[in-house]
Amino acid sequence: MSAEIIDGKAFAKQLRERVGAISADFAAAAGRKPGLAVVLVGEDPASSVYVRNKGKATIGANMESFEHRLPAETSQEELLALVDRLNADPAVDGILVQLPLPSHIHEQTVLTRISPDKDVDGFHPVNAGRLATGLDGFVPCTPLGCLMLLKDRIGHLAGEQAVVVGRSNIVGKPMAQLLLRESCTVTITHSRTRDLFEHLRTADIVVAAVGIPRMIQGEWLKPGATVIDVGINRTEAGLVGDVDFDSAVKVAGAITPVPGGVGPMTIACLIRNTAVAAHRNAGIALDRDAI
Ligand SMILES: Nc1nc(=O)c2c([nH]1)NC[C@@H]1CN(c3ccc(C(=O)N[C@@H](CCC(=O)O)C(=O)O)cc3)C=[N+]21
Repeated sequence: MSAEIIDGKAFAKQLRERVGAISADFAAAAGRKPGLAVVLVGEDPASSVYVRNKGKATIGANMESFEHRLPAETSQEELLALVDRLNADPAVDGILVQLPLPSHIHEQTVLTRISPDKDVDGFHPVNAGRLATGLDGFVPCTPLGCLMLLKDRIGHLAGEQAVVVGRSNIVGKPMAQLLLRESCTVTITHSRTRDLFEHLRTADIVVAAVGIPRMIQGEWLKPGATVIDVGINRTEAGLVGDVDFDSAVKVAGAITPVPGGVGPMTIACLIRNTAVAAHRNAGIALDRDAI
């Protein structure tokens, strides 16, 4: 038996098309396109690729893309001043400051400076708090994309046993909050968890976001489990996830590949969040369930 391969790339394309249609309607009503500003500090080659792909997806979805590439020596004050200008710019609905930032810049200070209403990454503590307390806010793009894939595959998530591997503010913690909101029974595990396989053995849903290449073995999984692999690890063997795909595909019921799984969903959710921000900022109603 072999698992169904969840086609995140195809799902993301459909989502980007829906967002593109919504953006076109927005432009007709508001007299301007939704705008996303992406800020990149320094020259990290992997980051440059993401920023370019985000720019392409933005334009492809009838949105305005504002790219700010700053030198690695940019001071924290200069970066904060740019964030202030973007916060005040009415053409900018969403702001993304690409992480990681150079080590002389304090990330949390910068992320907290972004207006929560333009925080399409969902990294501002106000949006993390909204998610944790069940209020409306921006949800981080990667876990939101994972949830969309899970709902598409499983439908009703209530009562499912979900194990999240990883506890980052960007993926693990918000993923656990989203699954809890769907009434899953959620276990958060991480790189220091003892006997991880004991937790995975009963998991209907596994979300792997621990950043360790091919850590999760197929033999640890419950037969038929749905496995979402968030890992993007560049190794000598190429791009691999946090799940050992070859062994997992024999046991899981469904699994996301790397590449072509969660990654494209992250970008699609970013432009989705930007469309939501634009409507909110312009005071135009949007049926959020439509996207
Ligand atoms: N403020 C901020 N927000 C982010 O969302 C953010 C960030 N910083 N810093 C970097 C990470 C990484 N990230 C990815 C997005 C898409 C793919 C993606 O589309 N990956 C393709 C493969 C691309 C390739 O081949 O390298 C795939 O999985 O199919 C990967 C990684 C967003 N990030």
